[in-house]
Amino acid sequence: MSSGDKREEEDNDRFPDGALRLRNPHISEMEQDILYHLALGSGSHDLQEMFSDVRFVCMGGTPKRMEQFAYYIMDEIGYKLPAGTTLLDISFQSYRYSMYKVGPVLCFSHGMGIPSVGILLHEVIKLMYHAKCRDPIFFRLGTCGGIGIEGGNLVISESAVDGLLQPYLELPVLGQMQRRPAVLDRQLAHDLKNLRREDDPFTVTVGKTMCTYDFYEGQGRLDGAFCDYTEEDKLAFLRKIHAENVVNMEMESLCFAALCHHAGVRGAVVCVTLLNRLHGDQVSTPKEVLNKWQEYPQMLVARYIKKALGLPVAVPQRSHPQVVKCPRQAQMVRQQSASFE
Ligand SMILES: O=P(O)(O)O[C@@H]1C[C@H](O)[C@@H](CO)O1
Ligand SMILES: O=c1cc[nH]c(=O)[nH]1
Repeated sequence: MSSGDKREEEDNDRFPDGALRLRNPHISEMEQDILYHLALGSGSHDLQEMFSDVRFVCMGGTPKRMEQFAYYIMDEIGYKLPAGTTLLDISFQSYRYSMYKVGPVLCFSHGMGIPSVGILLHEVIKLMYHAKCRDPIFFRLGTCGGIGIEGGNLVISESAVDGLLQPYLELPVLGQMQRRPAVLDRQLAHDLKNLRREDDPFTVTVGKTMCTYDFYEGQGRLDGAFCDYTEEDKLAFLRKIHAENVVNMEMESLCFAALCHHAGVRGAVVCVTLLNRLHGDQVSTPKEVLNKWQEYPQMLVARYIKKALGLPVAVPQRSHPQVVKCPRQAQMVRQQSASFE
């Protein structure tokens, strides 16, 4: 599809003010829509009042990473929590995903793998629709295995493929295989790449991402509980996909790309490599170093958000206060939304 066709399709996916149209006629006919895994609902919460100012949706595997990102982006955009309040996990009652709102930025953990990120994306896309958010941009801030790239460097996905190099998400629906193209926004990928600075401790590569259904055999590792192939078989496969411009492997990009594209949402996947898979399988780098590396995708995405908000892009500062889970969800979100200048 040409970029012109894509733009036309996106225009049909939005109302003139940029709010998302939903490609599901049933939702508007329902009395209320329960976003079960977020512990939110269109009947129980005023989603427009709580979330209509959201412009950026950032997600990654673990609750801790996304909590840290929430505090980091708070510092970066100069967002102030009201006196006496703390950042809350808005979805704490779901015990599934975590969710933090920092002014125009919504942060989620998505767990591991396509089923987990897929359920989250359905509910977040519906949340954007109910809240009438305008032109939201989605980011996945992840970790991955590099192919020919050493640990501690960034990969921005230009597109995603499955373990057979197929560029679409397959899902059996009503007994038929449904295919959705895993397309990512190339302009967004290149804008992000251009935010790398000379003094950054990481390189940034734009390339294809292989998204697998498993971390061990699915990614050709020799160190799972089972393995029926040799090291030579593994290396031959990794070299073959590298020759096809696959530069990393992870477990969510295919679904993220397919659902963002189908919803008409601009999306980017920025992952830090934890190792170079051409050199091994085990993630043996010390935890403190891995934690530092996980901040790299956040640095790039924070720069993008700051630039989009018209803020000067300065050297990032970090602080990690304690998160307190608070039951007064809607009231706190309202207060937090109101305090962003
Ligand atoms: O965002 P994360 O770090 O969870 O992404 C990758 C893919 C899998 O979810 C997980 C495997 O360790 O890491
Ligand atoms: O090798 C890796 C590292 C992180 N995440 C993956 O899916 N694979």
